Amino acid sequence: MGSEALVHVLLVSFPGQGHVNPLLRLGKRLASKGLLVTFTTPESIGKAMRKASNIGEELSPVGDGFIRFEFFEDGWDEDEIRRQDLDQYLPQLEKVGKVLIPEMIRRNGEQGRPVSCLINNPFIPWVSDVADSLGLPSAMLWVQSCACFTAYYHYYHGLVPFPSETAMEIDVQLPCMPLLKHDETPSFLYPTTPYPFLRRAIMGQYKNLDKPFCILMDTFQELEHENIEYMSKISPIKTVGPLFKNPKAPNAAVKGDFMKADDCVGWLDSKPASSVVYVSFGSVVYLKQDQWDEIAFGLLNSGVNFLWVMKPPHKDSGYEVLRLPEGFLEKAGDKGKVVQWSPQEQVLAHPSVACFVTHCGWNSTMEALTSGMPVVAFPQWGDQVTDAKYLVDVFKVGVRMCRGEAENKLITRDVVEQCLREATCGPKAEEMKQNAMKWSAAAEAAVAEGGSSDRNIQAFVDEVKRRSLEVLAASGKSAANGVADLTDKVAANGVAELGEPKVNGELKVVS
Ligand SMILES: O=c1c(-c2ccc(O)cc2)coc2cc(O[C@@H]3O[C@H](CO)[C@@H](O)[C@H](O)[C@H]3O)cc(O)c12
Ligand SMILES: O=c1ccn([C@@H]2O[C@H](COP(=O)(O)OP(=O)(O)O)[C@@H](O)[C@H]2O)c(=O)[nH]1
Repeated sequence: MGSEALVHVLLVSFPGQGHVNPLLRLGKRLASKGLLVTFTTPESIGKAMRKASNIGEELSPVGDGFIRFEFFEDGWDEDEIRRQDLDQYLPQLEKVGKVLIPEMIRRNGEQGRPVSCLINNPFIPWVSDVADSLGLPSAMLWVQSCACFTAYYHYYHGLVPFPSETAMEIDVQLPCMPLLKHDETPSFLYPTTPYPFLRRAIMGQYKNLDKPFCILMDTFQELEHENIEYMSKISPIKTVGPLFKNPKAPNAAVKGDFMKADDCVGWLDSKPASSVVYVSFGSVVYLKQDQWDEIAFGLLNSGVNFLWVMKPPHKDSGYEVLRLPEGFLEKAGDKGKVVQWSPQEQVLAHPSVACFVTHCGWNSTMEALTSGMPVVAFPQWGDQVTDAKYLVDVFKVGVRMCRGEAENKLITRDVVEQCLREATCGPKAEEMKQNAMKWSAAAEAAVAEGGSSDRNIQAFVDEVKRRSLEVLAASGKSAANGVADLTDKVAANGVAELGEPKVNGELKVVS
């Protein structure tokens, strides 16, 4: 079947690694079920993605469908430092996106690929407004846990008290959740958070929550059972995780890394089974130099093999460039490897890796659980502190190394060493490994044909197909005319055109 005949969905992503990864994985899953998927995010990130990965102008086959990329200019110069300030960058993205996304949709229609549905991730909730204005359905991919979704929901609607200026240290009881200590609630909600712009970004999504017809989640039924059941009664949520597994197209090469991963697998191959500690704090967390030094000495003193990701900070981020202690690499010798970026999925799946020291970002959390990998939890902020609580106390696959940035406490080398020992040898380590293997099996079953996440994604694909017929029927015309009709609606809704549309080159199928 040619790609023209397929139902076409447009995925619009916020330009962060922890957002692109799950949305792109969703795209591959939808494509594997027979949809044509176009993935878009700002060109500043498109450039990085093209450089780091093998994505280009081509249409890539994935399972029964295809995925392709188109990027849009955010309207700022390449080296504009305001991109680092979300309070400025998010309104800019909204301003240009509300013009360029409808143009992209129109252009695709003209090229024989009318778009039937838009899907976004949080921080760019205006995508649903664009869909509404064009008479198209939209869905949202929530990229954190269902527990955090519940917490933000109750905060937004003022349903339970959260820590406030007058009562900073209160515990929070949310339905179907363990009691959260004040510092286990998503930290963007603390009155003292240094990232109030991230609270505003998330609240912006909640303000628009009634627009998407479906809220997809990168979690699975068996993992957050009660929570999912509770929130399903309130919101149209569908669990489709773990998204990084795609049994129908396990080898789809399309990846969205912003940085080329260093080769780690050869080094891991040379190490004995379950002997390596993998240390990574994701794409946005940066630690301070004194904390970095303590981790370095903790790793050395514990005598474990380690693979440590030390990503360079963005040049405009204002973060100091971290250094390793004098003579560190020499002392570590062949026991240690330090890289700038790792192929994390492969690392977590490698038999030499014993445990994962993680900042507990939700993607890392899902990847660890699905890979059967015990963790040492080193959360800093946002949902990470809640994820850490779940990893340690609910999923029982983790040892806690710290409580979060708000505690402002230096975790000493002795604590690091002790946690590493606990997670790599002895009865606690064994118990955690067994639990992790149990979650891994449950995750595999959820995405296998007929599993809970597979059924949900199939139902979603069927719904998108059904709605695509409705969109066409509403326009009462053929697909191409339907798109012309949509263009009229854009004009009627007062969305201005920004210059000449950039026409993509001919698409060719590669296999
Ligand atoms: O990329 C960003 C930016 C950003 C700033 C400037 C700019 O020009 C572009 C982007 C800001 O906050 C973030 C926050 C994030 O939290 C992470 O978000 C994940 C998904 O919500 C969670 O799972 C993780 O736990 C959490 O650490 C992840 C990110 O990727 C970002
Ligand atoms: O060296 C690294 C570090 C991270 N990641 C990936 O980057 C994403 C980070 O997302 P997460 O939610 O864990 O954290 P964030 O970066 O958003 O804080 C995950 O998919 C990781 O697999 C990676 O591929 N290599």
